[in-house]
Amino acid sequence: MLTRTIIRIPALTRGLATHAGPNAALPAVLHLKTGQSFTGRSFGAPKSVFGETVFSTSITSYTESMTDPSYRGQILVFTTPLIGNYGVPLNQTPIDSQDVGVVLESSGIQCTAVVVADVAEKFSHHSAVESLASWCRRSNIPAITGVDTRAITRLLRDQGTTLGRLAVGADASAPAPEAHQYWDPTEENLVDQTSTKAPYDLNPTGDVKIAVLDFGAKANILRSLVRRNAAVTVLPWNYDFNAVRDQFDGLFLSNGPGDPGHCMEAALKLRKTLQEWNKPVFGICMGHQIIGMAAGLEAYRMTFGNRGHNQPVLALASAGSIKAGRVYVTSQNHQYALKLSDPFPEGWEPFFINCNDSSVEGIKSTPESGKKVWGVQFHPESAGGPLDTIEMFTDFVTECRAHRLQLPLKTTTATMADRIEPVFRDVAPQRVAVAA
Ligand SMILES: NC(=O)CC[C@H](N)C(=O)O
Repeated sequence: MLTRTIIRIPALTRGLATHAGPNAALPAVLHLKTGQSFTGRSFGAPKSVFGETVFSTSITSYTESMTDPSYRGQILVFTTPLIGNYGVPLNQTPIDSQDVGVVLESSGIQCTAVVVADVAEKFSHHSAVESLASWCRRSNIPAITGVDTRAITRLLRDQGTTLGRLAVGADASAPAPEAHQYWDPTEENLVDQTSTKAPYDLNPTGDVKIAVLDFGAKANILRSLVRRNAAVTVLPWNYDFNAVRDQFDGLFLSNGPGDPGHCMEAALKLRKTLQEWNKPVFGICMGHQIIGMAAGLEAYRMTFGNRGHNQPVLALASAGSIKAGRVYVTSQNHQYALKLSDPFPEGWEPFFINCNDSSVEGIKSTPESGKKVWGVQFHPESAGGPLDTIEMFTDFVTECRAHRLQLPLKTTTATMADRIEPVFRDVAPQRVAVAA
């Protein structure tokens, strides 16, 4: 006689209220200003918010993206379906002169809300101390799961970055807001809200002095400078650098949130710096846009921007570790870009171009200009993402050092072993004691 064997498969934990904590049952709806609504479940704070809805194609590093100050004011949609599976680390490092005090990109979540297809409620990682849901709730950030992020992404690609509202709990059953009720974060000067209010120093015993204009700097930018033994002074975004520039060997302009048009004041001050000061200057993302504006280029708003860790850029010129003709895979998070002008402003040349959409990915001073100024739209410090261009930090610090010591700069003859070690240092996890 045949017996029937019943195999009991443990219930899938996806989406079960028992694993997601007290908020799991709350309904949530993502409304877009263009009229579409997506219904799912809340897994974050029980509150509703407005924001600019953007998507990122990054597969990992949700913790770094969410703490990147450039996402301020934005409802961040992850295209990767399963988010949260390695949890969230303790965001604190032992304070020493070579570190900046945090593991992630700033001290807390910067985006306004997160949207995922399927939140992982069980997490596993040696450094994780809590789940994504618990982190969002503790940080008062609303979050939605169980929505079709493919459909949302297609809409955002077609119609462009769109204002949105994440309605949670009782608000989820209210009608969608009227068009005029949506909050547009780009109308505000988000840089002013994010930047340090007062100057501060990192690694003061470093052998080369670099000023950082802070438009909303990611921690890994500061780490990448101090780990190359720079003494870093972080200045507010609108600080009068020209008044103190003689104290520094180089100037760095950071990334930052929102519309670069709000930073025209910084661009005008930088124009004077570039006219009167010959020391190295390096800018990333917002910093690059401000260098471009100071050079006379125009910044424009892209349709949906570039956010992800797989953006290929072609180098059009060689400088330091960068070789013309090579394609580098880069980490990006931006909505604005510099307009390609023909001719380029005198003394400037294109440095990189995006292989997907041909947007300007970098500019540099020409060899004839006698200056050492570079701006890149992508993130060489890449937290997270590929480290193809991380050596641009070594190039910059080396230029600053050579300038200070007035040494002729030698061409890099680094071996592969020389190149691997500093890269590894940048990605090595910080070990911190976690209370049991
Ligand atoms: N990461 C950044 O610095 C972004 C710059 C600017 N806020 C943009 O969206 O283009």
